[in-house]
Amino acid sequence: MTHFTDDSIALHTDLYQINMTKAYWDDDFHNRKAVFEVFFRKLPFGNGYAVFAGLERVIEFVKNFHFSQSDIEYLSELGYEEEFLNYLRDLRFTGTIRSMREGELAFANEPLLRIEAPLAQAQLLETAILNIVNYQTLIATKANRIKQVVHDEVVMEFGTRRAHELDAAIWGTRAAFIGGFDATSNVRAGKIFGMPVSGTHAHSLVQAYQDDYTAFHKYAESHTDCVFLVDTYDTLKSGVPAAIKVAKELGDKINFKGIRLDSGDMAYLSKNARKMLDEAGFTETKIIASNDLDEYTILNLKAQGARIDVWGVGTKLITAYDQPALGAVYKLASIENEKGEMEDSIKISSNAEKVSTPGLKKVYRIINKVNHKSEGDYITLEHEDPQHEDRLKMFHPVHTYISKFVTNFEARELHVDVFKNGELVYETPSLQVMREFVNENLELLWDEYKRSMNPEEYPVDLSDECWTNKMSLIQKVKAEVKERFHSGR
Ligand SMILES: Nc1ncnc2c1ncn2[C@@H]1O[C@H](COP(=O)(O)OP(=O)(O)OP(=O)(O)O)[C@@H](O)[C@H]1O
Ligand SMILES: O=P(O)(O)OC[C@H]1O[C@H](OP(=O)(O)OP(=O)(O)O)[C@H](O)[C@@H]1O
Ligand SMILES: O=C(O)c1cccnc1
Repeated sequence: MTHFTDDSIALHTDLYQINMTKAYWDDDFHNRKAVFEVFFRKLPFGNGYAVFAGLERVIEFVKNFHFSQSDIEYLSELGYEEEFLNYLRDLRFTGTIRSMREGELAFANEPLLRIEAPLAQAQLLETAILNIVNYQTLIATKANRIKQVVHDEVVMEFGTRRAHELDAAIWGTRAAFIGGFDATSNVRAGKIFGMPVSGTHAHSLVQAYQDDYTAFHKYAESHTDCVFLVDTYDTLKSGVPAAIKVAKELGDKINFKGIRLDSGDMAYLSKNARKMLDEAGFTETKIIASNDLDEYTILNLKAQGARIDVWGVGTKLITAYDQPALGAVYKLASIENEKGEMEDSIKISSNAEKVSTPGLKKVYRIINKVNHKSEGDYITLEHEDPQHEDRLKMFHPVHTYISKFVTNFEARELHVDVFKNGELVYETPSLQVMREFVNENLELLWDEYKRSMNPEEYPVDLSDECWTNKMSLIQKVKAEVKERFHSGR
């Protein structure tokens, strides 16, 4: 068996993308202009919004998109002919991408990214773009749900050991930081992304020294800012007293930052540990909790009056435990016909909510200038400009009788230019800016859309023109299918 070095990631795609590309190329169809959009149909975790993430890695992927020599050799082994491989060898992205910025709040059925490119190029990017955006957006959203419960307390990402392999740990913790987490235990993520790293110690330290006191003392001799894990043998009878003893003996030298609880009844244990720490004079020492936490357990612990100051969350965040996938899709919205004109394209479904919206589109957030709250998102065709209208009719795209008129608004476009004719024109902001952007965006939302349970459905509406275009295309396609059926074609 030949082993190829992994010197490009262009083959990080499904085989069918290459097979479709081959068919387009054989037919000289591959350079037809095409527009694809990325969107999801259902918000994850029953949340009222998603936090968009992943653009930085999409940019890296698209910028470096090419088939290396070993990729070409491998494809040759799979049986693709030389002339087609020569075409792939020279292929680079020459198209245009517009996208939401990372940290933008996204809703169902609105374009997160828009890819305009020669058909074959756009097709070959689908799998990787979905792979990146689905995962990072999912984790950023889960992280934000947890952050909403934690509020101003610190929440640390502990998930690497339980993540689905190396990449998921790294890009997941980055997404968690965008969603509102404060630090990660993953040192490589700290190095790559400049994220704050932070950590305590494991049970193995205490097991290795065989008792709490010796372990904490040894640790404290070589560290300041100590956090001691107190639950290895008995939290209240051994762990907490040993931590207090070491802190008293070594005083300011160790800066006794906290204790960590990792098992047992964390409401009961945290209240009692707090009392013991306070009585010993360590009123500033924090209590950190970890062990299968998520937004539900944290909320419940808070309701029980648990005295926890810092939360460590791993497995349930990094694996998106309660909903392991976001279902964003990549759909063709428009394609060039043989006359060189763009023709809108639609994917029909018997479920009205699943019918795609055709055409080259833009998406705006309609912000009420009086109360500075969002009235909803508004999808238009490319040439429309709602900013210059005095009054907008916003209506539900399926239940059209649900409608309202909006005046005195700002229409904020949600997409920015990322690539223009193959050229990268977007500068990725820092992760800190992305985190702040999430909070600025949340300010625009009424609380009804933000609650973690049964939130109200945020409006994502189509402009009149966009809706009419969709309806007429549905009629046209249906008529054509009927005609073809009757004529036996
Ligand atoms: N007071 C509490 N109220 C609700 N949930 C709690 C409370 N205390 C702990 N939990 C959660 O209950 C679960 C208990 O986990 P588990 O059954 O593994 O017990 P454990 O005490 O952690 O034992 P182990 O030593 O095996 O980890 C964890 O998810 C933890 O976060
Ligand atoms: O529970 P999570 O949300 O996934 O958080 C990460 C977990 O990883 C560690 O446990 P582990 O048993 O792997 O090692 P340790 O307790 O010995 O450090 C840590 O103590 C947490 O319990
Ligand atoms: O630093 C910690 O306490 C930590 C790190 C990873 C996993 N669990 C805990």
